[in-house]
Order: sequence, then C-alpha cells, then structure tokens
Amino acid sequence: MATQFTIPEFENTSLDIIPALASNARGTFRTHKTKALKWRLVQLRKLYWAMEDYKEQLLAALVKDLHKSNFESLIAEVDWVKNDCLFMIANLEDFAKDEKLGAPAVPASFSLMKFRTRKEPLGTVLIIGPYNYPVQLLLAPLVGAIGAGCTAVLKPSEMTPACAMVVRELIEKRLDPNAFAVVNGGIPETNALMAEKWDKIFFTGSAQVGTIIAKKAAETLTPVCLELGGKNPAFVTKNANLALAARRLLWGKTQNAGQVCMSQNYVLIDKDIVPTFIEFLKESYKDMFPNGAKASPDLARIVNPRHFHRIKKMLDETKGKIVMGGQLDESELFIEPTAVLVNSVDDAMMQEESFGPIFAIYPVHSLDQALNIAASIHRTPLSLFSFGSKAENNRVLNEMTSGGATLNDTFFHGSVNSVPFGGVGDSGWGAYRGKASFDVFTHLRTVAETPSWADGLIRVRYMPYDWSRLRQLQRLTAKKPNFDRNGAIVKGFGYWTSLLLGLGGKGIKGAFLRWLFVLASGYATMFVLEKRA
Ligand SMILES: NC(=O)C1=CN([C@@H]2O[C@H](COP(=O)(O)OP(=O)(O)OC[C@H]3O[C@@H](n4cnc5c(N)ncnc54)[C@H](O)[C@@H]3O)[C@@H](O)[C@H]2O)C=CC1
Ligand SMILES: CC1=C(/C=C/C(C)=C/C=C/C(C)=C/C=C/C=C(C)/C=C/C=C(C)/C=C/C=C(\C)C(=O)O)C(C)(C)CCC1
Repeated sequence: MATQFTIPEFENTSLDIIPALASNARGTFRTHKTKALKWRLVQLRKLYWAMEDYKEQLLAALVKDLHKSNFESLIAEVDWVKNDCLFMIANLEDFAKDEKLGAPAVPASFSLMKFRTRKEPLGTVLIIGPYNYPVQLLLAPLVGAIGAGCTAVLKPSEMTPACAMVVRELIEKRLDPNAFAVVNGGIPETNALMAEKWDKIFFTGSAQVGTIIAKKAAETLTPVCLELGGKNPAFVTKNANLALAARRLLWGKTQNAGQVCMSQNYVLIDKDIVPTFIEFLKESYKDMFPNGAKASPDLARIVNPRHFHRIKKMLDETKGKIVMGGQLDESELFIEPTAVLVNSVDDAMMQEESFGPIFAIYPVHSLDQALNIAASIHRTPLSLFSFGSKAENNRVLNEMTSGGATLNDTFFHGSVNSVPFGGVGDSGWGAYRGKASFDVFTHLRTVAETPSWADGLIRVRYMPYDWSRLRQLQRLTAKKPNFDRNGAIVKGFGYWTSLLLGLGGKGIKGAFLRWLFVLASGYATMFVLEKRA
C-alpha cells in the first residue's frame, strides 16, 4: 500500500511512442488471452485494489485539479469505480455467456441449428476522458472494456493534469502493461491516437470535440460511443413541492460546482410561483453554506481560467437579474452558485451550456409554453427534470425526450453506477454503466450450427430449385397475419378460439390460472351440491 507519495509533474506522452503503444495493445488482443474470463477477472480485481491503494493520491490530485472535496471524490470518483469493478466481477460470467436463441426469434423449424449469441470483445479500444470527473469518466468505461475482454488505451483530460498522472501510474503499475496504456497530452497526442486504427472509440466530452472525433472515426468506419453535453431543462409547476424542488435544484449546481453535464441549465417555472421559489432557493443556500459558499470546504472550483471566463461571460452578457449568488473570484477560480432570473429565451443564460454553478430561471404561463421553449433550445438534451403532479411529470416525459430523466429531483437517474447512462441525438450516441458497459464494448455475434444429418431436411435450398418442395415447406411453415390491409385485427376462427380457450385473456399463464379457477370453482360447487343432496 502506498502511504507516502508525490504527484508527478504533468508530462505529455512522446508522440513517437504512441503508435507503438497502440500496436502493443492490438498485438495483445490478437494473442486471445484477454478473452479468458479468468484474465479479465484478475484485471478487474487488480483495478479494484489499485483504486483502494491509490485512493490518497487520487483524492489529493482531485483537490489539486478541481479543489474537489474528499467527500465528493470518494462517492463519485474512487468508490464509484471500485463499485463498478465489484459489479462487473459479480456479473461477468452471466454477461459473457452465450445466449441461446430460441422462439420467437428462431422459428421451430430452425430449432435444430442451435442458434446462439456469442459475446465477443470488439478488440482494442480508445477511451478519451473529460476533466470534470477525471477519474470516474475515464475508468468506468475501462471497467466495461476489461469486462468485455478488450485491450485499451486511455487518454485522460490534460486539463486535470494531477489526476492524469496518478491514473497513468496506477494503470501502468497495476494492470497488464501489454493490454492497457495511458497517453497523456492534449490535441497533438489525441490526433496521434486518432491516426491509429481502433475497434471502438469511447469519447466523453463536448459536442464540439465529439464531432471532430466522430468525423475522423468515420474515415475508417470506426464505431464510436459519444457521451456529450446538453442544455438540460428543469420544469417546475404549481403542483411541485417548491421547497424541495429548490433544494434539489440547488444541489445539482453545487456538486462539483455544477461542472456536471447532466445538471440543469435552466428552470422553466410557472410565473406565479417564481418569488416563492427564489425565497426557497435562498433558504437552501443558507442551509448548505451557512458561512457563504466561498468559505465552504465542500464546494469545488472551476477547473481553469478558460472555463472561469467562459462562465463569467455568460453572467456578463445576461440581461437577466441575479437573484441568488453572483460572487466571483478569479484568483481562486471561485464562482458562487448563482441563479439568474431571465426574461428572454435568447438570453446567453438560456442558450449557452452552463457546465458550472450558474443557471437561469425563466417564468412561463403554462406547461405547453415550457415544453415549446425547451424543445426550441435543445430538442435532445442529456437530461431533464420535472417537478409537478404525476400527470404533469408524465406529460413532460411523453412530450420531450432526453438521454435520461429524473422526476422530482436532479440527476438521480445518473447517480447510480449500475444503470444505463447515455445521451440521445446530439447529446450522445450509445450508453454505458452496469451491463451496458459490457455491451458497449461487445459484439453480439450470432452463431448457427447445422447438424450434418439434417441435410436432407433442408435440401429445398439447393439448386436446381424444386417448386413442389418449396410449396410443401410453405404449407408446413408459412404464417398467416391476423390483420387486414387497413391494419385492423381480423377476428376470425383463430381469434375466437384463442379467446374462448384463454377465457377472455391473452397470455398462456393467465389462461392457465383462469382455467384453474374455473375448474376449482366447478369442483367446489359440485362438492357443496353433493353434500346437500
Ligand atoms: N455525457 C457525459 O457523460 C459528459 C459530457 N461532458 C461534456 O464535456 C464537456 C466538458 O468537458 P471537456 O473536458 O471540456 O471536454 P472537451 O471536449 O474539451 O475534451 C474532452 C477530451 O477531448 C480532448 N480534446 C479536446 N480538444 C480536442 C481536439 N480538438 N481534438 C481531439 N481531442 C480533443 C481533450 O484532451 C479531452 O481529453 C461539456 O460540454 C460537458 O457537457 C462532460 C462530462 C460528462
Ligand atoms: C443507505 C440507506 C438508505 C438509502 C439512502 C440513500 C438512497 C442515499 C442516497 C444518497 C445520495 C443520492 C447521495 C448522492 C450521491 C451523489 C453522487 C453519487 C454523485 C454522482 C455524480 C456523478 C455520477 C457525476 C457524473 C457526471 C457525469 C456523467 C456528467 O458530467 O455528466 C435508506 C433506504 C434511506 C435507509 C436504509 C439505509
């Protein structure tokens, strides 16, 4: 166990060795050793213990890079990845085993061919991470890649240099160096990596860079999983528990100082409840930061001056009114959790991705108006949050899509490490976490196996074609639709028979239970009548 440590100065990986690192990982995949479940499990166990043994370095690096509190670093970075390892280890055998393909996918007439789905590792993958959760968002995909049996090269964000260096050491020292490598650097290093051939690229970051990655990957038809940002709306109606909505929405902007791509960008709220909502926000602020946000040991800082100025610019440009927070200190890269009451959809606070502790409040007349505004700002955001009645929340879910959604809270859907997480449309392609992390690096390969003795049965396929055999086969296997050309169900003989036999229901299990009930009632009646007689 490492107790004494120093975090090395950030060092770019030499451009010259990048092709060799990629080729080494590719070569190792070709040895097939990563396909053995035993090997994968050992790597996952090693990663688990590396996270534990490097915990102090990781926590210190997260303080250095983001001023992230140990509390948040443990829950959302170190323990998160450890839990990912444990989940994958516990379920790997189940995820990786062949799946038998039977009815209804495989018709009974083909059941001899032993159809199955084999789970194959895609190969050698590239994982590119962002700065906001520099440990979790780089290593959680790696857990999926290891589980799937892939080899991988990782590219941490250069904007969190201390984390990048600790992660590099942790991977290089603890995992199989022939299978996994870390490349540190920025655009030149990423470009050098993109010049290599990968079997999948897993990218988390901005839509702008995601587009560059997807374009480059398209040149070699390399599949990509993109985890991107979004302008996420929150809807608050008169039927919401307003105090709770305010507290939970504020929480969404205090975690990692709002540098969370799934937190709300703006709140669309019924105009009549805006003053009360603002009062509740201020109350929650006081509860969370009794001595002010700047004095809080819990609040992270903005990652660097560039992002500080990006967020500041939104506050400089807004025509709205700051109703909570508003304090900034560049020397500390501090931005106070800030709410801005705006009166135009075109306001910078509505149109730019916040990715920081600031958000807009926009009063609306109705849920109709709110839904129209949200769709006009970003039709496919990464998340949405709805605080209203059950019917209103259902309406929001039904009428507006998003990568994930939480009702009556902020990003709870993204706070559990084993449920699928991903965007939709331009907020992301593909999902990971839990089983989805295994699937995203896995090829589902359908395999059939035709017994030699069955050749006579399937001879109809051979030339010269024999129409009489085909007609015979059709008589035996052809299925008839139970609908007409207008799309209506045809209530023919089959329909009435199955309705009768199923005692008015559809499923076999239900029909069985209903028949059991009928027979038992009949038997009980006969028993009573016999007793009376
Ligand atoms: N959907 C999700 O899970 C998440 C999405 N995000 C999104 O990521 C963004 C913030 O993260 P950043 O680290 O600033 O993202 P970014 O897109 O600037 O950087 C991500 C990665 O791409 C690399 N990169 C940057 N410019 C590049 C270029 N021109 N060519 C090739 N590679 C390049 C960086 O070195 C880094 O490793 C926000 O838009 C946020 O919404 C962030 C975290 C999670
Ligand atoms: C334990 C018992 C109970 C249950 C207690 C519960 C459910 C506690 C819940 C606590 C929560 C929700 C803590 C919050 C944790 C925050 C986390 C994990 C934040 C994660 C951040 C992430 C994943 C950020 C990712 C960023 C991304 C992807 C991005 O930028 O987009 C009972 C049931 C109450 C009683 C028994 C005991």
